[in-house]
Amino acid sequence: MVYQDDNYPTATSISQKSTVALLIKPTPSDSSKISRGILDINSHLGFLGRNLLQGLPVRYTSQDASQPWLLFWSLQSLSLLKVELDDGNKRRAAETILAMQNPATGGFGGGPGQASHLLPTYAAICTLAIVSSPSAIDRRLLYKFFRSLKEPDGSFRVSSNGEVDVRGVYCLLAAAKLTGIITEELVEGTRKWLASCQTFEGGFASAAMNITDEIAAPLGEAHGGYTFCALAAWVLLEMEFPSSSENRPKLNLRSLRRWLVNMQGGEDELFGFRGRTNKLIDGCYSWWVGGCFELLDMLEGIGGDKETIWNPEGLKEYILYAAQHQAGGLRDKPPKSADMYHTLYCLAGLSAAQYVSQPWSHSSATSSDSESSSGQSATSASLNATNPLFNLTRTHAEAMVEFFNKGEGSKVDFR
Ligand SMILES: CC(C)=CCC/C(C)=C/CC/C(C)=C/COP(=O)(O)OP(=O)(O)O
Ligand SMILES: [Zn+2]
Repeated sequence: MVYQDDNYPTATSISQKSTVALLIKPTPSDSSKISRGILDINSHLGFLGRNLLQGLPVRYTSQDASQPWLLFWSLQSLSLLKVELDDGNKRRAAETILAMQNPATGGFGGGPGQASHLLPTYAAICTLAIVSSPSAIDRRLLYKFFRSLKEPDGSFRVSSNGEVDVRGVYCLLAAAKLTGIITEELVEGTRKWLASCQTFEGGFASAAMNITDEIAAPLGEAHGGYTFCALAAWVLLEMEFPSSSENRPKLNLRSLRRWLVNMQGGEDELFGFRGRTNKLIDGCYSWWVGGCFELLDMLEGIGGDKETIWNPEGLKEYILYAAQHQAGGLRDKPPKSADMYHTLYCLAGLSAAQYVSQPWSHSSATSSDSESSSGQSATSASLNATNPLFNLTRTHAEAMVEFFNKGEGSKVDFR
């Protein structure tokens, strides 16, 4: 299952001994689920419940500016585990999030009264998709916020006077698509800017800098987090506004594919993903890098017999043996503790690995979104499938897109 391209040397073979070698090896007397490589659903539900659900609205002092993220990480983790909130908790979550849309500037802040910012805006919109409460979003104001952040080169600042990077561009495009306010005017020039963030390695850097009016170059090092954002943003644009022009900007898909597969695996035969060349495997890249392969499939057209160029079975092993924490939740690597961020992105990567042979647009895969049962534990080790563009389950993503593009919600004039 090794991807080979004879025209390129291997970029990532200079390896260092990974601390993942500290992985607790299963012993015959240890019969815990984790030592047998089984997803310990109940202990993860316990972790999510202990960490968040008993404490809504969120008041984590050190993460005061990440309140929409804490809700998104935990509620999307539950969705992947096939658990849905009851109606009362859905309402509480929706009210908590809606109080974070800034009435003056239009975006969502990291908490009520905090400055509008693209990253919590994405997390807030996704959370509202999960709790099925799209209608109270002020889309006219949201569009105004997005417009106010646009730069002449097609990029966007993350907040008023904030930095420019591909995370912000992805968050804006995902939120605009989900709420039905993505327009050609809004994204003019964005494709070109994204293409100029691809580095010589094949992955994407955080941003690009203008050298002349015509030439831009990547700013910094290729990284899995930025690569996911740039690629998902690119696919969103390609799907929304397919362009046929000969001189449209292009990505180097061959070097991207090569870089992605080279992010998998370590010297110690563990097949998690790292985020950049010569760095350590970390559970969260299970999604940031592992989630990119389905995006590539979307871009290249899904052929029924497409060869899988990465190792989903190896990724499953890494997540189940190394990233699951005995006390519940998932993590970067042993001996670290679990947190909400790693819990979601490990579960999302596990979902991507489970559905690798069922690309998202195949009709057969839609039936894999199982019925959720309010407040009850999921009983199967197979997770819900997650939409590669948004990291929402297919049902949640489709319901919101449908609401704003075809249903009642589409009637608002947001311009
Ligand atoms: C939508 C959204 C907000 C996406 C976030 C994407 C993401 C994970 C970006 C990471 C950026 C980065 C340079 C991390 C390096 O951390 P490090 O040096 O601690 O880790 P490393 O050694 O693994 O590179
Ligand atoms: Zn991580």
